[in-house]
Amino acid sequence: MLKIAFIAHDRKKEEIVNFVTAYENVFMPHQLYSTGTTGTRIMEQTQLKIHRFMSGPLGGDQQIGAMVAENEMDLIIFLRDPLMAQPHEPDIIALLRLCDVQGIPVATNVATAELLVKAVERGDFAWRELVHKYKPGLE
Ligand SMILES: O=C(CO)COP(=O)(O)O
Repeated sequence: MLKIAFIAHDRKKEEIVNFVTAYENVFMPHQLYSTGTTGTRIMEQTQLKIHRFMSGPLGGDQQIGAMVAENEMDLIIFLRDPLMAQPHEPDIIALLRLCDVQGIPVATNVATAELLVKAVERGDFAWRELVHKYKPGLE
């Protein structure tokens, strides 16, 4: 079971809901996380159970970043709005930086997200189960 996070800015919410709905069966067996509003929107439209953190501007990106820092998150789909400034831009940059620190795959547009989902479907990330299993100091 992988730990997967969904995040989308407001003008990308519809896109992420449609995307996750299309691949609902792929995401179903995994442990899912999201920022507040994104998770609510996805759960309204699907049968998926998602652990929702705070809304992005209130710290949700940072909460997901904390999991990344601990190497706890396996994959992130983060549909950013490239055409609108966000009040919590520093948090967004920090999350993406931590993904690079840990080498965590993060898709910032649907084309990349699609490739990552295919990889999940094929079991390409199955080795990540070992990270969770043998992580020192965490259950
Ligand atoms: O702002 C966000 C990510 O930076 C997303 O937050 P919401 O899912 O709460 O809208």
